[in-house]
Amino acid sequence: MSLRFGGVRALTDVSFEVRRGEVFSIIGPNGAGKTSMVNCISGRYRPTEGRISFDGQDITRLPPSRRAPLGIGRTFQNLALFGHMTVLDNIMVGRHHLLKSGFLRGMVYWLGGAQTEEIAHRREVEDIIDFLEIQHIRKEPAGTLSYGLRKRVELARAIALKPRLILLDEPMAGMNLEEKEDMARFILELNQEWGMTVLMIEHDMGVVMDISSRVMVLDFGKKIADGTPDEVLAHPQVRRAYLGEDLDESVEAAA
Ligand SMILES: Nc1ncnc2c1ncn2[C@@H]1O[C@H](COP(=O)(O)OP(=O)(O)OP(=O)(O)O)[C@@H](O)[C@H]1O
Repeated sequence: MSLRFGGVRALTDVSFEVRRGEVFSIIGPNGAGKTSMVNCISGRYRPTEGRISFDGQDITRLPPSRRAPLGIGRTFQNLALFGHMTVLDNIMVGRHHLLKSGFLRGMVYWLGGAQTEEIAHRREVEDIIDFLEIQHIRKEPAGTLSYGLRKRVELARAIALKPRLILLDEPMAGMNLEEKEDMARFILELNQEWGMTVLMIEHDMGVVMDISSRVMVLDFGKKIADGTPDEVLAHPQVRRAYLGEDLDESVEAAA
């Protein structure tokens, strides 16, 4: 696909495929087009040219609200939580559209289906809270939490939608080493145990190379390489155009 903003070519003829069950990362320098690509996939931007399909269905023209129910979830580079609401309520917001019972039906059937549904709903939210180890902050307003914890709550809200494909925009940004290790572990578990396909943008090369099945490299809106972490690391254009000497240092530092 290609994406232009007036005279700015954010993406030019980029073609790639994310396979079911993999952790696929997009890397590249600032302004390379990574977030634009994720915005095209989530439906926030519409490509100027090209096509996006998900699970065999052409979704290029679908609005974001119709992509989420298909199973595409996302987190944002800049956090998008409701700061005054508790952690629990922020996660419940994520689940809301999954509830089948509307308000009136809920009133009528409160002692029947809706209540059973609500109980199952709460149980699933509790599973997510346990999984992300945020039990101790469930009643705290999200706005009072550390940055690392807010990132974790945002992930909780995104997975509460039960996506089959989750788009993570810089999930480790602004985190300390311990928080990054925790986040990497959560992403791997989401992928391996919860069966979610992950598409991630991340600047931390150590983490990217460690947990990705495949990596695509963008530079000035064009794809310059894709492949396994080893293939990408060995690619001369990647080394030259993007990573330079820092590559060895950051990968060694992460090892
Ligand atoms: N809404 C927009 N309007 C105009 N130009 C935009 C818009 N969004 C992105 N761009 C431009 O498109 C290009 C790619 O930006 P994008 O944010 O996708 O890069 P990125 O690789 O995600 O960068 P970073 O690592 O800094 O987040 C940049 O030149 C950017 O200025």
